[in-house]
Amino acid sequence: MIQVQNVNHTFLIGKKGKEKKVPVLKGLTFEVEKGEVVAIVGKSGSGKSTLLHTIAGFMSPEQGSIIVNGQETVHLNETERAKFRLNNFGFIFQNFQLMPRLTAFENIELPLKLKGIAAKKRKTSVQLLLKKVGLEEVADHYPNELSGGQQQRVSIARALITNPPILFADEPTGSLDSETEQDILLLIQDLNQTMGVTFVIITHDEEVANIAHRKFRMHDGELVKGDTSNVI
Ligand SMILES: Nc1ncnc2c1ncn2[C@@H]1O[C@H](COP(=O)(O)OP(=O)(O)OP(=O)(O)O)[C@@H](O)[C@H]1O
Repeated sequence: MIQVQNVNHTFLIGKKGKEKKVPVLKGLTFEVEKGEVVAIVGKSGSGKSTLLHTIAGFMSPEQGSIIVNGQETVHLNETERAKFRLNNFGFIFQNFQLMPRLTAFENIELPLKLKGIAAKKRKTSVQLLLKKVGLEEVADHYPNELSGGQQQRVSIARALITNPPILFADEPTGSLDSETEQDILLLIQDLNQTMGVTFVIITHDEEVANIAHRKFRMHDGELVKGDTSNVI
């Protein structure tokens, strides 16, 4: 489903004329299968976010190939990449990134509105997903009227409402207490098993990584060999 082949990226850091080259991704090669939960783990600064940004098409790597669903993505232009993202990827972030002036229902509905889906169809889809993530009771609440765990459920539902085959989660439980973290991890596993969504989770939290079928450990821009383990 995702094939990353020999991906390299170097950032130029510092003042113009005195820039320093900092290699951040060094010859990364790995695959993610359809229906897998994969965790990319590693210390702060190891290159996890940069890797996610390249796979998700927010930036192009200097070298290498990234094939998603059979489509080479690194040479797409900005507009093509945005369209590709819309059709293939959903995103969950540590700080939820919900629209504060929209209710839970409206936050989840928004991507469908942007896609021009009719109101009746939107309502049916949102209600189904609200039920799936256990938020029916709080559909009319605004984000500041929801707990952290509920907010993350809204953001997961919003990410899934357009049925993307791949969901990227960047430290999805980073703002949550450990009990709520467990709830969200169970939800991710359930969505993977019942809806077949492929998850790529970026985390430095081993508890989170332990729900993955395979872990890829990054160190200093490289994948540590021999450290992909089948947990489930
Ligand atoms: N836009 C950028 N310009 C220059 N350097 C960058 C840029 N983005 C990241 N870096 C550098 O690349 C390296 C890897 O950063 P990255 O954010 O990918 O690591 P990370 O593993 O995700 O860290 P964290 O867990 O703290 O988010 C760091 O040294 C960082 O300073």
